[in-house]
Amino acid sequence: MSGHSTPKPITAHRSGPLRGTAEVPGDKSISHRSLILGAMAVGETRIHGLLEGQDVLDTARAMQAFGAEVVQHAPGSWSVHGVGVGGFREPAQVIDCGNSGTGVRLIMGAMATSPITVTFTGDASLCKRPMGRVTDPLSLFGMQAHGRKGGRLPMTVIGAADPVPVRYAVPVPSAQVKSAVLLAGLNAPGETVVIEAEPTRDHSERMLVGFGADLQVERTAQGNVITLKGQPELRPQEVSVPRDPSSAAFPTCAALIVEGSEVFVPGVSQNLTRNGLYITLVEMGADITFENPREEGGEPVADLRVKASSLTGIEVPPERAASMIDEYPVLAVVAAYAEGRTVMRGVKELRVKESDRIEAMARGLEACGVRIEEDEDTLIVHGTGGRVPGGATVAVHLDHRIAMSFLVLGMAAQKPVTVDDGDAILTSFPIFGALMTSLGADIRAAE
Ligand SMILES: O=C(O)C1=C[C@@H](OP(=O)(O)O)[C@@H](O)[C@H](O)C1
Ligand SMILES: C=C(OP(=O)(O)O)C(=O)O
Repeated sequence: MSGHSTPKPITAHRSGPLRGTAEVPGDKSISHRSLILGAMAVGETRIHGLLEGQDVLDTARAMQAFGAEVVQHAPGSWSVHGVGVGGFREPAQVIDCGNSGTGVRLIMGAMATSPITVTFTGDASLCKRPMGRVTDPLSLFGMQAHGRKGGRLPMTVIGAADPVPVRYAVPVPSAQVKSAVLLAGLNAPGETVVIEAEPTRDHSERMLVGFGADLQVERTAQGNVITLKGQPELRPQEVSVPRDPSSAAFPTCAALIVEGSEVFVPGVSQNLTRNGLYITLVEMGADITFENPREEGGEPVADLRVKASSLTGIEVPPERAASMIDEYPVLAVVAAYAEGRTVMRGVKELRVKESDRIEAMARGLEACGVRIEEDEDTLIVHGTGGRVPGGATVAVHLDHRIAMSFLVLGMAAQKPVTVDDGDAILTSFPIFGALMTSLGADIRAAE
């Protein structure tokens, strides 16, 4: 839901060794998709381990407004009684996607080829983010969008009454754009084709196949060519949502920088479209062992044993960016504790997330006594070799990952670090505070 009441500042104090097991909640990307695909299937989808963060709860409420029956049976255990592809009813109210880019962009795709009119809005962060990247390809299906200047929310979308299939090369590496086009293609006759030059997270493709869609992925010199046959009847599924590797990044990185720590992080995705951070950390010298590799909820996972480590800065290969796009803020924190420079290039997408994450990390790190360099597409962090001064209050800009990153930084800094809005964390990782405290982190409401 849009906006939250008075911001609650939280302070992280220098913490003792972190010890124990970090069971992080369900994957946010897969949680959104299981609700949306569940709503587009015929019959009852069961979801286990759904992330109950505000972003996903907003998508659940939206699916209900489109006519699906969405019920929580127990914590994490949900059912969605779907209305079938093309069966969405016109919501009577504005659809408020809160803070969630994934929510609004995927739902726009899902309704774009149904003859209904929908007005979307979100919080102050989401209303600044570009929607043209989805409305451009969706208009090729026959959809119309009328938003604020620059293609911003609030925006009214008129779904195509007579959709045509589309062939679209995604111009930015974005799983949200790819997914919006695929979801729209579900209710268009014939074949919709999406071409992505750089591979991005592939949960939509995997899950569409799981729900019974006819979808093929061909790997070519131009990139992945994804072909979807329109107007299938989607079969309801039993979905087990694996844990979120983007959430697992926080206890993992905290354990690496807090002296004497040893933390066990079970069930971390090893999906090649999501595991870039973990590869990068190992390259920096992180002591992480990957135990018990297996499949969970259709995703390759492993249990991570993470020990505090002396780290060295590296150049992160730009082609790895998509597989760790949400992890750059916390990587920048780890880099601040490493020896030498960590260079992150090819990261301009960070400027259009919940905040401008290059700007937010740069200003926050400087305030905490860390030297950085930045340009439009780059962030360079000069490591301190383990001694980060801290002692600042950092602006979160309604961005959960900025909030969690600076709390992790504060756990090992010389002086406490405060983030000005702890509630931002509720969008993706509502148990962050309780979980980190259980491992021994000293984080509390600011005085
Ligand atoms: O498809 C998804 O579930 C997501 C895609 C990514 O966004 P982009 O598509 O904008 O890169 C990512 O940052 C976001 O947290 C989740
Ligand atoms: C970018 C993110 O999410 P979204 O785009 O869904 O708001 C994120 O969770 O880091």
